[in-house]
Amino acid sequence: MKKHKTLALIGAEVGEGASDSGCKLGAQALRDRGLAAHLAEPHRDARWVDMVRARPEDQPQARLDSVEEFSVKLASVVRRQLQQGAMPVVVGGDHSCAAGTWSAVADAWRDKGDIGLIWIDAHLDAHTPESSDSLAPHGMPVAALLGHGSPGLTSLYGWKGKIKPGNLVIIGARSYEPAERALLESLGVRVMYMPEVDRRGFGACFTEALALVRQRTVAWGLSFDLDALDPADAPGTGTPVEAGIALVEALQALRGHAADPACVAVEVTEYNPLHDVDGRTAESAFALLSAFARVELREQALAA
Ligand SMILES: NC(=[NH2+])NCCC[C@H](N)C(=O)O
Ligand SMILES: [Mn+2]
Repeated sequence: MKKHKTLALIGAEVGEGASDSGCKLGAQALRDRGLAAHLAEPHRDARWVDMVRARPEDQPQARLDSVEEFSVKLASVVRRQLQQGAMPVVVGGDHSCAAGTWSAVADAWRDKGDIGLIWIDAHLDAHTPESSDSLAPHGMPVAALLGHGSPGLTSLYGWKGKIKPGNLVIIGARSYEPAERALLESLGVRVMYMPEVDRRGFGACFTEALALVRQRTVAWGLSFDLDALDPADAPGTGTPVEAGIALVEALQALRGHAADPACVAVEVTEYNPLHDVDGRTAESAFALLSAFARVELREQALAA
């Protein structure tokens, strides 16, 4: 059996995007807990390649500046790993890191075609600085990737619209402001809000999302905000929201999909060790990543 793409773990040490910046400690905490060893297997290497840190700032505008500066650094690390044929696994850090991660992926594939993105989250993260009351950059990466918001986040690599609205699917949303929903509706982004997930089951939603993001694209990836999970499975996040996705359902649906040759990167965000309870959220993050990336699970899933 062939060797699968190396998982290149990249720490996104950023908390300046969130009102509660404790998730800045998330990547190091997961690293110390042994995430790389947990993900390595006979047919797949996994190793930490870098820890990218944002400059500490307190005031809203300075925090946005810091996040923008951070995004450039993170993007260059992600892009280098893609060039080397590895699969970047970005470990947050607040969700503003997604602007850097997916800008790098989009730019790397720009000559060949568009990229698709599955975004699993309790929130829509579709604010612009004009629409956001909190001004927190982790509420903005979806809008930025679609080409709306502050130029420092929308225009990495000198172009914007990194993700086309039809190539993005959001699953699990249950806490958002009207302006975010209005922007996504005006663009035609498919959002599977939590009531739909409850009605159809996460598995059916994920399967549909996968088909959508693969349809008109040359590559796709997954951005998983841990606050999408039910707080019972992931208490350690800065902005938990009740009645989320059950971990067991997510594990079942995600299993093996990183072995799809078109799957090129994955990101897990918003782990805040300061709010964790008995390491429960860290274990959820481990389980999600290993279910998604585990090669044997892919083989089992195909055989089933
Ligand atoms: N990635 C996240 N946890 N985002 C939370 C955003 C919360 C809220 N909508 C805001 O913009 O402030
Ligand atoms: Mn988010």
